Amino acid sequence: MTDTGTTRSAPATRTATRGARTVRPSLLAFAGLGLAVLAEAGSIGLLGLSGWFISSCAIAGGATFSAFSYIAPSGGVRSFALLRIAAGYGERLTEHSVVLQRLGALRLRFFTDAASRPAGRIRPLRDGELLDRAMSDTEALSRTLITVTSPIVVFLVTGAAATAIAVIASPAAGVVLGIAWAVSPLLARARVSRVVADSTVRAQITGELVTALDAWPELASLGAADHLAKRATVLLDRLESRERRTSRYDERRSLALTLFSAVTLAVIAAAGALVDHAGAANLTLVLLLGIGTLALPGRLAAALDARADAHRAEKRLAATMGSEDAPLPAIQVEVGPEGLALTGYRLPADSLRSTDRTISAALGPGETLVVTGVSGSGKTTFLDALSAALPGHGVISSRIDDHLFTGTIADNLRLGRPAATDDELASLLSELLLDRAGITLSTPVGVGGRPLSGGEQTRIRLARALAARPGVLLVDEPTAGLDAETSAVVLHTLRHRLHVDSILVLALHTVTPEARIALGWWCDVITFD
Ligand SMILES: Nc1ncnc2c1ncn2[C@@H]1O[C@H](COP(=O)(O)OP(=O)(O)OP(=O)(O)O)[C@@H](O)[C@H]1O
Repeated sequence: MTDTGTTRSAPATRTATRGARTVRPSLLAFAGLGLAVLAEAGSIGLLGLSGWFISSCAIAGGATFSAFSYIAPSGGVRSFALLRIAAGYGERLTEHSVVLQRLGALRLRFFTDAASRPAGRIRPLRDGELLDRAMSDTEALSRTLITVTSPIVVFLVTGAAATAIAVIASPAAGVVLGIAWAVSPLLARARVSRVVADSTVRAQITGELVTALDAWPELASLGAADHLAKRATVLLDRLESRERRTSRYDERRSLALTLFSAVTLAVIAAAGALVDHAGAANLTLVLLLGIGTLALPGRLAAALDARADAHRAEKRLAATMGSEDAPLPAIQVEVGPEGLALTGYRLPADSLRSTDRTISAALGPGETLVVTGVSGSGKTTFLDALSAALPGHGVISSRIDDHLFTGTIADNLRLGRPAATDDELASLLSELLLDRAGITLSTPVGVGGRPLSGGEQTRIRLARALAARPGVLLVDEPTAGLDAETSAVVLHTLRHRLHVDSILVLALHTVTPEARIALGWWCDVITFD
């Protein structure tokens, strides 16, 4: 083998061998592209010319629709050609518009359902992978009219009509066709459950492979790359054997359907000739109807596969939509002119607490509450419970969440308050020391907040919450990942940019003296552990 490239280390990536000669991959690629363009040009030419021919014949022959006869069938051919073109076009228009509407409705329902839940309690909205899956499931479900219902209805109606015509033309042959048509779904159905089971396992293996790829850099840094590579190889082997099985199922199914059709057509011919003594014209008609009808089970099988997929998508979507976290602990909230009274919040006995504790707090206008404690002591859950309970009391509260969107910093901040002025937003950036990092209102934000650092993203989310001027602001670990100086400035800004009557509730791992100074010494502190 000749290495025609410049780097000797990876010739296989640059050359491909065909027989004794070595062909440059770039040349092969060019040849492939050229052939693809020619093939497409051929199909377009064929489609354009034949479509034009058939349509013009069909339109020109419109006047002879009624002149159909077996002897001079051109009127019928034209009618069917015109019917096929017009109905096919109309079918695509109507079915696709139904699918689009259904997709819109399903996605709207999904997001409306999510919006009606307590903030942050629907998992798919916090988990990109689940959201992606939910979106593709809604798409699969919205398409069932095209992938499932339409082929099934076509199978039933055209199969029944063709059988009826066949019975009129040649009763015994027609009955044979009818029986074959009626039992054909069994052949189509037989493989559905196996294929579905197969595709479920395939999805699991693919998921594991994706996880292995995600974990690669981390495990490589731990020296476990070889182990992971072995595991990935096993998974790839399993995937390959599944793929082979699936294609074997497909081959067997088409073979079974072809044999079934061939045998049925032979029996139809025999029944027509021997029992009905049908003439050549009728026998030909019944056989042609048989060929058309017996092509339907293949489409039915694809529809049944699609139906099984749609059922799984529906179940998964229901599970995704219902996949809330465990119910939140109860908390009694009373809101009045004298502020917020929180009572009855129970911290259960566990490894951190030898007995139950019930937390209560009274927060006057403008006061700050800090909940603190070791990891796992329940700070985040307390904020979640409070955040879920507050809206029921007409309190405008803001719970800092993880989401930044593509656009500019200003776009993200104005999600908090669309009417906020540039000056107001710019001063928030500078008070949170974001201007020092060169961040301005026009700085672009990429997907998931990239390329901003974690600390910058947190401060932008804080700025957005402050811009919204909430009556109660709930913040979980606002200083995580920030240096001591920035932490103090952030806490000070949080307290002092909030309205003087607004209540601030924070969860902090540790309450340092600097944090107390920044928040005001009089803030309430509850330790959870
Ligand atoms: N009041 C509660 N009742 C029942 N379970 C609770 C309660 N509070 C916390 N938990 C449970 O304890 C676990 C830890 O809680 P949580 O995540 O709120 O702790 P945390 O202090 O915020 O931890 P970290 O600082 O590591 O984020 C969770 O599984 C949570 O469901």
